[in-house]
Amino acid sequence: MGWEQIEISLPNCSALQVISFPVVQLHLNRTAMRASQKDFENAMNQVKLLKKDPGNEAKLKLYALYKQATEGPCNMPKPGVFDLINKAKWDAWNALGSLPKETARQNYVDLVSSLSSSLESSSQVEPGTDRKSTGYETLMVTSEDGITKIMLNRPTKKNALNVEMYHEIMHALKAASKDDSAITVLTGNGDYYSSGNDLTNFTDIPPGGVEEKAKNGAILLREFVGCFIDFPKPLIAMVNGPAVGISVTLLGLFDAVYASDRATFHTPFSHLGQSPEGCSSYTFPKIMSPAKAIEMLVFGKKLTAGEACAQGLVTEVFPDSTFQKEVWTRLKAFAKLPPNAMRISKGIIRNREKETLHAVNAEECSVLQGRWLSDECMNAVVNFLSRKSKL
Ligand SMILES: CCCCC/C=C/C(=O)SCCNC(=O)CCNC(=O)[C@H](O)C(C)(C)COP(=O)(O)OP(=O)(O)OC[C@H]1O[C@@H](n2cnc3c(N)ncnc32)[C@H](O)[C@@H]1OP(=O)(O)O
Repeated sequence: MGWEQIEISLPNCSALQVISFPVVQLHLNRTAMRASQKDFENAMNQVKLLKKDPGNEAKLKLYALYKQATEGPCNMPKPGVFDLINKAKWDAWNALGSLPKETARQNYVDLVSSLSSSLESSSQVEPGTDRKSTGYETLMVTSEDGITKIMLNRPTKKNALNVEMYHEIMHALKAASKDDSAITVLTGNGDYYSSGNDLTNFTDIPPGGVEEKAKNGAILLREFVGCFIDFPKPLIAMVNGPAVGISVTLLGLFDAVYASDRATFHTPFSHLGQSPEGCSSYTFPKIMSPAKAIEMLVFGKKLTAGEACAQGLVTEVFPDSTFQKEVWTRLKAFAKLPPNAMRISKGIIRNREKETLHAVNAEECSVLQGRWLSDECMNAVVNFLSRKSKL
């Protein structure tokens, strides 16, 4: 195994610094959803062939996934604050938590594949068309074997949804609804599925002040949730780890939810001075009974994957060690079914609820707009951002 030197520059560093990636020569099998050791080694080789620098963020992700895939969870002492390069590498690796080696290997292969296509295609991209399926900042989107996979890709922030990610998910869903895949899958990269709304979204106040901020947030949220309500093909969540806030509430709009036994489901809206969204005020009482929905959505009770399955929010739970393998095998079989039949059957089951769901969505967004201006909400956000509180 040789070593390829890839340069990385960090803010506040006067000179380019260097991170090394191990590289071997082999061939990439892109059709496998589950990366073999051979795929992994091929991907390492492909890194060497990238025509353009993928940027520091991508290189740190590659480094972290490589270390996780080969050595497991971060086992190095934390570098000092002035050792910026090694601290950045350590942070990226450590953020992967207890992500299984096999998942890290798969994510590494996916990342290299997405970098290869995006860097190769960037020279052919027409001006203004910078949101091609391969050119996302916060997602990894791949399409093969009849399955479009949308992977939330901010693992160092626990896949918190920033404004960019809301827009990119909407774009990816709209593209997936028109592509030739039979089913669409949403999952998370790293140890979390998603920690929900990025609370720093609240910090960027426009000239119109907090009222304008709240109004824009409600417009964005309504459009975002609307894309899930209207999605025409089978939409499947692969909940690979803990899920918080809007990433949980949206599950009521998915057609199947497969969860790792590491996943948890937490909607701490009252703790945050907020109120339910994602149509959960309507879907959760129907799925699990009003009392169970109130335990989650009002009292913030966190469910294990087993509990969420018993209450109907999750379709099936898998041991984390076999989660990826078992679910992808199943999804590949689903994707071979006649796509038009699946789309039509989903429509029959879902369409009569659509109008109600859009009305619920509008009401939830309007209530939340008011909540975001409340002292209860502002205090909760300030406490999180000033590191005084966490869930
Ligand atoms: C416009 C549409 C609005 C839609 C309305 C949606 C509502 C919701 O989704 S409500 C739920 C909001 N989410 C939260 O309140 C979660 C806040 N996060 C946490 O409590 C914790 O980060 C944690 C329990 C999710 C994970 O804790 P831990 O394992 O200790 O990891 P860290 O806290 O160190 O997280 C690593 C890194 O990621 C940042 N981060 C994680 N989640 C969020 C988030 N939701 N918003 C912003 N930032 C988040 C965290 O700050 C750390 O960053 P660094 O310190 O820079 O490393």
